[in-house]
Amino acid sequence: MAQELFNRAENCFKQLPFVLYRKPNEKELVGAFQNTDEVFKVKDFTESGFVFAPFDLNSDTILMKMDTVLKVAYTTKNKDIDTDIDRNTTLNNTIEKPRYLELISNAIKKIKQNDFNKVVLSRKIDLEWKEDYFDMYNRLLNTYEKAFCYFWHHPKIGTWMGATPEILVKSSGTRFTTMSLAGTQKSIDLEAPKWSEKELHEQQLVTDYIFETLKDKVVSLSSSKRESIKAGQLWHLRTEMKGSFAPNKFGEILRALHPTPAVCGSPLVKAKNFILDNENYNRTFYTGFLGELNIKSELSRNKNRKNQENSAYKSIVKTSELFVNLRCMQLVNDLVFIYVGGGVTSDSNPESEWEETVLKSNTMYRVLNDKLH
Ligand SMILES: C=C(O[C@@H]1C=C(C(=O)O)C=C[C@H]1O)C(=O)O
Repeated sequence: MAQELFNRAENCFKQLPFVLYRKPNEKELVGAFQNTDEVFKVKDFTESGFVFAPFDLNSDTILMKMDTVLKVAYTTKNKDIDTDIDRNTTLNNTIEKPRYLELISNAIKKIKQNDFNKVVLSRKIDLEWKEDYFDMYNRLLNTYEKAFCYFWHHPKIGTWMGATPEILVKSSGTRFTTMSLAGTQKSIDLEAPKWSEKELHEQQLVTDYIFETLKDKVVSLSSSKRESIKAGQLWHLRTEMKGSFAPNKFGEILRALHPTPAVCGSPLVKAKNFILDNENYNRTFYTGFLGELNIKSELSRNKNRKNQENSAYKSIVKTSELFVNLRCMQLVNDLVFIYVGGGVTSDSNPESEWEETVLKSNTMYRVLNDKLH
């Protein structure tokens, strides 16, 4: 029962690390618990456990040891709650909005001077908020079936919760998939989104960058057709990419992928420097990545073979499933910090970029108690 998992996690709170998560479209809730409060750090991504990586890999990447793993069925009660909320009017944005508009304008100027092509800028929304975290997480699970819904806690690092639509990389043995996700539009009724040149260009930059970055490091790589996908109340453009890599190269692939221009920009170093110098706050784990790293699982080699139970046709492979830490919030005592951002290109308009962050913030607002609505 999910309640037992919640009770166990509640007992660990402020004492021992744990993570609760449900993968996209799955009915199973997983709880992973570490036996001590030690902080383990990832050195080269050959480690095994639940990884929690920051935006800037110069800071520590945390590894939670999955000493005890419990899996329970989770039935969604009131899926896809469609509450439409407009936070823009209720928040005190008199200081934050002009600051953000100026940040975007400065970025557009730099792009027009050819300093870089794209940069993803973001902000942190501070709220006073006190509520049982497990009630919040329950609401998150019920609201976003298609997302990776997590609740991560380490007594020495902090507490985070989120519902991310973006896979950084998923691998099984030497095969992997990744995606380029960018472009954002509000979903209105059942209407299909109409994408502008700006959004198509912004997403294409991400796809091209991933191809360019991976091409010399992988054995094969191909992409599917671009499609529109819905994440909560938002539409995004997505292209899936698949390929394979040489044994033991997973860490290299991962380091090459992160951070993609979906959360940083292109060219990478110039965009990253602009972010670090101008955003004026520390993203910490927002736009980092998280998930299962190098978990051993059994793979059936050929499903058509009659003799499936024969272990000769089964092999143990390592699988990883890592998601970009977006549509997330950090929970600190009676405060909630919601992190939101968006891609800026030469065609961006500062006011629309602000609106985009307001829309994205609704993904987490929707999960906070009704009192806020
Ligand atoms: C940066 C965020 O989202 C990323 C940026 C997007 C965009 O610029 O349109 C879309 C999806 C994500 O790759 C965020 O949600 O905070």
